[in-house]
Amino acid sequence: MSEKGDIINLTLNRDSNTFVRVHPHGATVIAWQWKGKELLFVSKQAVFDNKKAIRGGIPVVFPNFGPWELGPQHGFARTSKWKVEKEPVADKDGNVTAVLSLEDDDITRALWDYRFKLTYTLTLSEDSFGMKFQVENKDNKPFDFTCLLHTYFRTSDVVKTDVLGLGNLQYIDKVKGGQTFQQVDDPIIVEENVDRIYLNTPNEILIKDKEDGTTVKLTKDNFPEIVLWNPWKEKAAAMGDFGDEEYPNMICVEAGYVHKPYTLQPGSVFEASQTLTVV
Ligand SMILES: O=P(O)(O)OC[C@H]1O[C@H](O)[C@H](O)[C@@H](O)[C@@H]1O
Repeated sequence: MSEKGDIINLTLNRDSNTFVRVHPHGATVIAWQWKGKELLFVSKQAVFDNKKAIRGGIPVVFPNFGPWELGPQHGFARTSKWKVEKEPVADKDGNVTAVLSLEDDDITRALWDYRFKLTYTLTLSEDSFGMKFQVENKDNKPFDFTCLLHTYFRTSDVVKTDVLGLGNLQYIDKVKGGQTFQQVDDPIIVEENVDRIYLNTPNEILIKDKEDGTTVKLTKDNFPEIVLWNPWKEKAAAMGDFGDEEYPNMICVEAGYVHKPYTLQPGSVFEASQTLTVV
């Protein structure tokens, strides 16, 4: 257990070298250490004040990806205090599972007037880390939402990192005013400010750090899009909670349901998942 802000983090311990740490502020995963190696990026300038979204790890985006007319960018889930529904428990093979949840309250209803429950199930295995994200409509009317797991992967050097699996796909380029392009190169190597939404993506993407030889496979289900983001030098410098020189050490590969809103009927549950595996 460790403390950042006034909230105690939750730790899923497979052993002393392989663990996941979760901050209840936003249910933000702030560390995934695999055999002593940290695989996620958290900025040295990240703010842990239980108000601001944590810059790095895996923030949960809900009920809106991007600028939102009803509330903060990327919604309120990443800045709400989640409940620990089930403390970490190991099964007979040593795989550890914990469950966090978030339900509507006065603050969320003031922005977005629906009754809902989010359930976030995290499972750490020897070489993989799985996240199951569920949205339950507890209201008597349907609601629309978008959602995404905003994963910040740590890289030795982003220009020596391959992202494989997005070739031949269409993407919306947010840096170029939202125009749609066709991806040609596969692997993609990010060498500038990139902010793209890849459409109809396959359920397996590889992030290959060629400098240190680590490859992480992202597998997903019911998250049709992948957002690829690196702020690069100028945008990094403009962010108060991101170190000026840190942008080569991260790449965001974000699995989401963001291109079109999902409409969830009363009493229904939406479910999507991603698993990160060291291969
Ligand atoms: O600064 P934040 O609100 O955390 O957003 C960080 C980034 O998230 C996503 O990757 C979006 O596509 C970007 O447009 C945005 O800049």
